[in-house]
Amino acid sequence: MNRVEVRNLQVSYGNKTVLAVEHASFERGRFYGIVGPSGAGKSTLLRVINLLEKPASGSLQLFGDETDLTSLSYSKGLPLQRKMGFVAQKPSMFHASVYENVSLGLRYRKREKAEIQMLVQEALDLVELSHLADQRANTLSGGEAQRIALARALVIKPKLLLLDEPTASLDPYNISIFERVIQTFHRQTNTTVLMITHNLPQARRLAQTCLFVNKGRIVEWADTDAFFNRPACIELQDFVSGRMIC
Ligand SMILES: Nc1ncnc2c1ncn2[C@@H]1O[C@H](COP(=O)(O)OP(=O)(O)OP(=O)(O)O)[C@@H](O)[C@H]1O
Repeated sequence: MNRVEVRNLQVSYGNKTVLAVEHASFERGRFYGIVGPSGAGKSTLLRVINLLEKPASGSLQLFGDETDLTSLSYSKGLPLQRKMGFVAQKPSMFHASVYENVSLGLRYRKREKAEIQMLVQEALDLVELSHLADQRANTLSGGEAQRIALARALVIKPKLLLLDEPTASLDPYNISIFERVIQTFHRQTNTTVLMITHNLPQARRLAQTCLFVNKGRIVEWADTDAFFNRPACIELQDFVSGRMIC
């Protein structure tokens, strides 16, 4: 019950299997970094966990009962999806104010107006953008929009936070704010975080455990220090040393 687990996960396009994970288990409250070459299957793994994509086979346990992902209906998936926050590489904003964008998940959950106001204010303070509450979201800079996307994911207090290269297109200033916010949030809550990143120093800074995904498989999994300083498999040695370039 105290973990997120996937079993017998397989995703294929045509006759190409892009993800095959026999078993992966993520502890409550732990911060995981997911790294690997381009096209390895990292985003596919997060999309399947976030129920954005149906695998050919596989089950998910999300701090509770195990669910068969192949037969999951919309109504059974909704309560699971509501335990998760997701931030993608590029923020997609609704044509509305920043406040309305951040409050959307809370309104779906039918929270009281006063509670919504309090939680949105808290989330905007966390990303240091409360002064933009009334601004139209489509007028934000890229860095601001990504911090608002983070506020929108955190405001619902997710049990599982999924981050897919969230700082890939940010400048150093916004990267440092983004990292500080997720670190603070992670420290203050018992949230499990899965973060894909191509920025290896970032994985070292933030993650407690790292996973190396290559050719659709999780090929190595270790505490961050051992992962980078004592990688066991040759592919990971090549990857962390920069010898693996694709
Ligand atoms: N809808 C799709 N149809 C066909 N192939 C797909 C589809 N989605 C993903 N793929 C393929 O699946 C493989 C894994 O993609 P995925 O996006 O998970 O990789 P990734 O490790 O996240 O890569 P990157 O680091 O470049 O984002 C890639 O070869 C990709 O081309």
